[in-house]
Amino acid sequence: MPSSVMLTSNRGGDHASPAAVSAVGLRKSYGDRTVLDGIDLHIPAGSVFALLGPNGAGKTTAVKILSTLITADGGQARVAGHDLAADPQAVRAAIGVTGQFSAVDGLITGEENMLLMADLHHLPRREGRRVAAELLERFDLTDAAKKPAATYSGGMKRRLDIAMTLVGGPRIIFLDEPTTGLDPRSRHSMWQIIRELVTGGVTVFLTTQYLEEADQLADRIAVLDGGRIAAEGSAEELKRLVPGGHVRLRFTDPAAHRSAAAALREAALPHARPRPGGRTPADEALALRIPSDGSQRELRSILDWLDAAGIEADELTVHTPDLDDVFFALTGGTDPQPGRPGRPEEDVR
Ligand SMILES: Nc1ncnc2c1ncn2[C@@H]1O[C@H](COP(=O)(O)OP(=O)(O)OP(=O)(O)O)[C@@H](O)[C@H]1O
Repeated sequence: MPSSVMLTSNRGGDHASPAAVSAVGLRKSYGDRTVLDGIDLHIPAGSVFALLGPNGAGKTTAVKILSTLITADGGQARVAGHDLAADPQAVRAAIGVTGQFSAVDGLITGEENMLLMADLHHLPRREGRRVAAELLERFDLTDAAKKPAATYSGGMKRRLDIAMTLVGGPRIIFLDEPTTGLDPRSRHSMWQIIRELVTGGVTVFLTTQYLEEADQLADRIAVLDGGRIAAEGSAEELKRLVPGGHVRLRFTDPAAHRSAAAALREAALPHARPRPGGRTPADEALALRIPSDGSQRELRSILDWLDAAGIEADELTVHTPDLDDVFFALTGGTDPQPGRPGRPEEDVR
């Protein structure tokens, strides 16, 4: 695997289209710890870009630099057509930021939070009320508008946070781990909100540890590791970078499983083993896997071989590599944090 891989994509990866965010050689250190060691980015307007990386990889640092909250030690960046160093005010006027450093004030109501934001953007009073009501409605917060934000659920707070960000009509939105800690229903509703933002022409820069989130939403994904971008491309392109495709055979009869495993060993084909640190569910104990690229030709030859060896599995499924495989391969096998898994219901291999 090359140390850095840049792939091109037809979807959202065209360098000829105007860039919402572009950066060359961004660097940032804290003391002698280099957090960003020369990051290049090109994010076309109207696309969703996901910055993926393990804990402490520098995702939030990148967002803070690009949203002018902190300055880089080196490199250049343009956001919404404005130079970050020369014109940070213009950058601030064009962007919205939500995430780990939420702007929601829990002591006041959702509506008051929105009106405060409208004041900050110098909207006339009537216009501010109109925009606040419209956004509260759009984010399904009208019923809770008069309640203190501290009483909101995690999903409601995130929705309010995004609604507040939209008061100023930003063209680019930075979402730092937008769904961390949300239950599956709230996560899906946040994904829908993000998709609608993009349909409305907004560019979304999101950081996430959820591989499925990047897979679902992003036109392009960059994997940050060791201060550098280890690979960049569409989800499909990244998946093609790593081995992991296989045909999985599952048996219900332990004797059939044993004889199939013996036949596979004789044929020098590796059989199923749990991923390091992984579980082995009951049905996995009677499963075998055969490396395969999933092509018709390979499948035919595997089926021919199974017939010839007299192996009859109860179930045969074809697996292509997923973003988990990419993440593990590119980030030095760093396990996602417990409780923040990529795809918890996925097949454990
Ligand atoms: N103000 C600071 N002073 C010193 N070190 C810092 C500061 N901010 C961040 N760091 C360090 O920089 C590294 C990157 O932090 P950052 O928050 O950007 O990572 P991250 O990829 O967003 O991680 P996470 O997924 O855990 O939020 C970490 O080692 C962190 O401890």
